[in-house]
Amino acid sequence: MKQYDAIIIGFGKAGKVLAAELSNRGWKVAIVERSKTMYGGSCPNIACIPTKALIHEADISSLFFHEDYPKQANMYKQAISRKNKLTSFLRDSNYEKLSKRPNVTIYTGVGSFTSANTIKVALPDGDIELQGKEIFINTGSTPIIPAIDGIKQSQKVYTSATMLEVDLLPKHLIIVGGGYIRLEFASMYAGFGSKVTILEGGNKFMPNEDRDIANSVKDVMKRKGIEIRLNSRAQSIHDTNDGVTLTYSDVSDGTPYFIDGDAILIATGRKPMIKDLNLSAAGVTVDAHGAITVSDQLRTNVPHIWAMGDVKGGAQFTYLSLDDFRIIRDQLFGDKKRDIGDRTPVPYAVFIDPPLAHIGLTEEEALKRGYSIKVSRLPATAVVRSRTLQQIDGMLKAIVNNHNGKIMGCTLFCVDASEIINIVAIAMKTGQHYTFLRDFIFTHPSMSEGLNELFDV
Ligand SMILES: Cc1cc2nc3c(=O)[nH]c(=O)nc-3n(C[C@H](O)[C@H](O)[C@H](O)COP(=O)(O)OP(=O)(O)OC[C@H]3O[C@@H](n4cnc5c(N)ncnc54)[C@H](O)[C@@H]3O)c2cc1C
Ligand SMILES: NC(=O)c1ccc[n+]([C@@H]2O[C@H](COP(=O)([O-])OP(=O)(O)OC[C@H]3O[C@@H](n4cnc5c(N)ncnc54)[C@H](O)[C@@H]3O)[C@@H](O)[C@H]2O)c1
Repeated sequence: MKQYDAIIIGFGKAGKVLAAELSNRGWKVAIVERSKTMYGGSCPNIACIPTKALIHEADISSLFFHEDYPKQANMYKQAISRKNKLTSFLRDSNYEKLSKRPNVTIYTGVGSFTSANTIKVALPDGDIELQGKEIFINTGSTPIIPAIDGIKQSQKVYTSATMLEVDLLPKHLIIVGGGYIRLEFASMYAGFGSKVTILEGGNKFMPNEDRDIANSVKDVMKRKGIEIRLNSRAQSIHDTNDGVTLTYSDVSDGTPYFIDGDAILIATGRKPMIKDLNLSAAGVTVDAHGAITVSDQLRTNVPHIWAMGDVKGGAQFTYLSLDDFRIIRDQLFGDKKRDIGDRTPVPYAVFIDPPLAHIGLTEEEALKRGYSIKVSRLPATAVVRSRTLQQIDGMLKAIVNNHNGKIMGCTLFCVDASEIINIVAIAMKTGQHYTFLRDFIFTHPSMSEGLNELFDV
């Protein structure tokens, strides 16, 4: 049996950076990845990067083509091909960065525990077993597929990953779900020229956002021709000669409805990917959602086995998987001060058009928690840069604590929001008074300078 200082199961964000770090420190490392199409993990292959590349392509397409399906479909086909080149490039470079290291071995096969220290890898020419002193699980997450009649039989039902492989632009895309993926794919396919209908089970659009923000997003989406149907529970799916029909019922009164489309995207969340790990052989425990239970320092209940990224539950972001790596590095080689508890506030960005980014508390959350707050709002048009970019949709919003002047939250729904939120994040993380951003010298014209006015509360 081959012996390693560390075995990493899953070539995700945390796993690949950890492999490089351990290798730099002279550890003998095995990294196990189930598929040769996934070197580098979800982000560069099926998630963040291909979607953001296509969202950019959709923005360009929407500038040039309107109501001209052949041209839009052609642009989409080319965009998918360019996306494939990009993911292939990133996959290769991710592979090479680790494969060129003499003390790192990449095994391409499904990894599973046979004991707390041994991992079986299913290779094409038979299984092998590896023994590791420390074992790191970084197997990510997988889509949750709801129980809808006919969903498994249909050839027109896609997940976010399989949808990205389709190079024929759907004329009508139906999206079932209520989270980030439905927003990004709706905005993207509408940009390419598809009609998009979103079916959501809940009765509130974007329930975690303040109503003014959610309404602003809804208005922009509606203007782009995206239809949002709330209270809609998908019941059955069946393929037709020229597409697919989805039957759904109105949650409030049970009324059935039918909708015809060319493709259905299922975006109903993702669950930790533990299916093949055989965790019981190692005695590693999971919670009620199937997430590997970890301490704040990311150790599982078995001290030499760690879990990082989506597989341990919680918010699913590449940058949190990266931060999990930092916590483990600190536990192994540092002063052991880092843990999950010290990383708030964590911003997020949803790459719709314009992007939506948020950090900290919303107005509703701050009021619910009994804070005395000042709220400031600014239409995107008030920032002159939005006019030079011809992207005047959206609004900016900030929440400031009345007692100590600290920034409690900020939501930006405007061009460049995904970049500017990081400035607010730095101000919050370093505990700045709101006047720090009110009086900061920003370049001009920029969207960041909008923070001067936004924080003039
Ligand atoms: C469509 C989409 C868009 C997204 N966009 C963003 C975004 O813009 N920004 C952002 O921050 N986050 C985004 N996310 C979330 C982000 O992709 C994930 O949070 C992140 O990739 C998780 O990384 P990870 O390190 O947990 O594992 P992953 O990167 O998922 O890697 C896990 C790896 O383990 C492998 N694996 C699984 N089981 C086994 C096994 N038994 N043996 C061997 N290998 C195994 C898998 O094949 C995979 O390569 C998006 C997600 C999706 C689906
Ligand atoms: N820009 C980004 O950072 C980005 C982009 C895309 C995805 N992601 C990550 O990927 C993860 C998965 O995204 P997602 O959108 O699939 O999940 P999500 O967890 O964000 O949202 C899933 C939604 O589907 C709804 N839902 C569940 N079952 C349903 C059903 N049967 N019918 C209708 N609606 C149903 C849920 O109420 C929820 O609103 C997210 O956790 C997110 O962190 C991040």
